[in-house]
Amino acid sequence: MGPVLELTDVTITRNGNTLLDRVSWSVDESDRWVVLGPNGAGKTTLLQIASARMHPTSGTAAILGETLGAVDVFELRPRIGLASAAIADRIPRHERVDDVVISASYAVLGRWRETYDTLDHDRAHKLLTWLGVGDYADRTFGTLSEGERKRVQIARALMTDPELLLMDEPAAGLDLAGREGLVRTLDEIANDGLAPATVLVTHHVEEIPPSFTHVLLLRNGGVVAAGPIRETLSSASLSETFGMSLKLVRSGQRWTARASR
Ligand SMILES: Nc1ncnc2c1ncn2[C@@H]1O[C@H](COP(=O)(O)OP(=O)(O)OP(=O)(O)O)[C@@H](O)[C@H]1O
Repeated sequence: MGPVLELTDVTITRNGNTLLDRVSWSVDESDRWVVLGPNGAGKTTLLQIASARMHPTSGTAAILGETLGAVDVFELRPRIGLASAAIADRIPRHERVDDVVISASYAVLGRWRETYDTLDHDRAHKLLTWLGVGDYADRTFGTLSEGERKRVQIARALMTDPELLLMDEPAAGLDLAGREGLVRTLDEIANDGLAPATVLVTHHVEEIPPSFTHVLLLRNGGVVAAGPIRETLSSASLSETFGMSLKLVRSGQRWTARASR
């Protein structure tokens, strides 16, 4: 199999704004990518393309070997796991947690009258347990804390056994312990031999799980740098990305950054 995701000169324009500017990017099956960039850099737009929810204005995007524009996106989408605030906002608050996860099989939000078999139920419970929220399966989504909801969303994203897992700021809004717990969980997922190619969007280098392999730095819709983390992520590239002088420090397997003057 070739790359899981292959963007070539992808440009997106909306209302005269360039959201993505000739982005070329290739993600292989064994890759674990972090996409870093400031507010408005185009990160969410990039995930919209990668999840077959938006088409390039120009350029080409191939996802799981299928080219956008020449494939039925409704067949492609179940092969891609996506956890994002936009999806979370659409989850009914009265929905049972296990239904939030299991309904991903039908790519629906809000369980209605679909029927699921025992295997589906077992998988949903296994995923919730793996994500550390197995005890909340019978609760409603609205009663969970922000951190617990993030974990449920990731379980939902994994429900269809996707070939590509996309997560848009999964640690946003979490307290320190919640963030650290989630980073550990994301690291476990990334290390799992059966895990799909993964892309994690974040604003913060502190949220990069140790085993993530590659980084894409995005600013104003354009790629500042992309490649293996150790070669690509530096004080210089991070400063250019965020438009301020930053000092990046690697301690152990984690990263921190702060203004350097
Ligand atoms: N329909 C639209 N028309 C015009 N501009 C848009 C449209 N949709 C998004 N934008 C702009 O495109 C830019 C990129 O948005 P995007 O949500 O991809 O950024 P982001 O990197 O995810 O930002 P954040 O970190 O704040 O979530 C933003 O400046 C946004 O205002």
